[in-house]
Amino acid sequence: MVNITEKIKEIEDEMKRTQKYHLGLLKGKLARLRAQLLEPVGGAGSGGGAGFDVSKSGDARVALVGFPSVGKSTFLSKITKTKSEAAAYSFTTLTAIPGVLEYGGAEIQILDLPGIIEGASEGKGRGRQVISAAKTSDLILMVLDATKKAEQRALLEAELDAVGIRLNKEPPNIYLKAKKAGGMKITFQTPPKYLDEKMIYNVLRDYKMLNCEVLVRDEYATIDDFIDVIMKDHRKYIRCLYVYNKIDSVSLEFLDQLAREPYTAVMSCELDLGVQGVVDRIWKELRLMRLYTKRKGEEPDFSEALIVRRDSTIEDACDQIHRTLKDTFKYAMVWGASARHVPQRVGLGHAVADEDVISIVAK
Ligand SMILES: Nc1nc2c(ncn2[C@@H]2O[C@H](COP(=O)(O)OP(=O)(O)OP(=O)(O)O)[C@@H](O)[C@H]2O)c(=O)[nH]1
Ligand SMILES: [K+]
Ligand SMILES: [Mg+2]
Repeated sequence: MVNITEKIKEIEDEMKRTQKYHLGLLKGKLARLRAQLLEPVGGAGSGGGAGFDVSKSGDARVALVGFPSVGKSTFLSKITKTKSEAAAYSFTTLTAIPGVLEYGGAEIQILDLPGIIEGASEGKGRGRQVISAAKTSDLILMVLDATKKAEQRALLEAELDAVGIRLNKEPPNIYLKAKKAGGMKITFQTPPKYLDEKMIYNVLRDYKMLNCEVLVRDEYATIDDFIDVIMKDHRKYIRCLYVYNKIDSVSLEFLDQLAREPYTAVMSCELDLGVQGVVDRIWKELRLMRLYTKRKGEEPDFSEALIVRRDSTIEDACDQIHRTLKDTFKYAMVWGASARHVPQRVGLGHAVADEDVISIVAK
């Protein structure tokens, strides 16, 4: 383990004094070593890649990631029925503590995690375990202390980036296919701004991918994007909401500035300011919808929601209820934001909206 860490350090040092083509190559090597570092290794004290032993439950999982004492546990205790110990000293939380956030009939698992520090991705503290847990989540809630320096955010992002977590990013629009023969075929759909054939060629050769087809569809793609495509089995694209806590202790001007940053929310758990707003944002960022079902002649059941992904249709809702339901489907009645008039009679292709009430009529 030490060896890989040393190799990573060597490459990072070399990168600081290197030119474009060679830089791409070094980045490729670095990505490979970092993936090795995360491979589970047997034996005591190795750290490995395993997370905490908490099974997933509910409709989605949100991981609270942040430096020590930013207020992660305080937040969990506020929004769920679970009490997670909070205190003024670092590393109060030593393991993963799950809680359930009930949100209009949806159940969201919130995972309170130990604080992480710089070097977490290389195994400092419980960093590796925390990051593994974060990797299993549908949304990372990065909890930040509004009274601390702005660098805290970039430091945490770098730790997550080093283990292949990409925040608020789509997978690069680059096609790569390994072939048995025929050499390398590299094509650009539009003239690239940050890439050229030689850079890609160098990295592919280093990965011993001598026969393959590459099509770069995005003119802004970088060599980092290309490496992400090669390493796609080790990459995870996760949405992230940055939440600045302790706003009770900063100036209004600064607060205003923080609140304007993208993917950002602000709160004070202590004064109970903005907490509900953060909960609403969590729901929004998860990109899910709640549908309530109604039987003919009865009131809809709002205590339990059917959870579907954003952009779902009546067909997706049927599949969620029962896999053979659509075979007997005749039509559906819809009340809510997606209905042109209430109720509207619709077919399987109708796009539903959050909080719609639906009634399925079978043949
Ligand atoms: N001023 C202020 N203090 C807060 C706020 N929220 C939490 N705290 C305090 O911050 C300290 C740390 O809170 P915790 O909830 O233990 O923080 P944590 O992020 O879970 O910490 P670790 O588990 O050690 O990583 C406690 O003393 C809290 O009372 C807030 O909104 N404002
Ligand atoms: K603490
Ligand atoms: Mg804690």
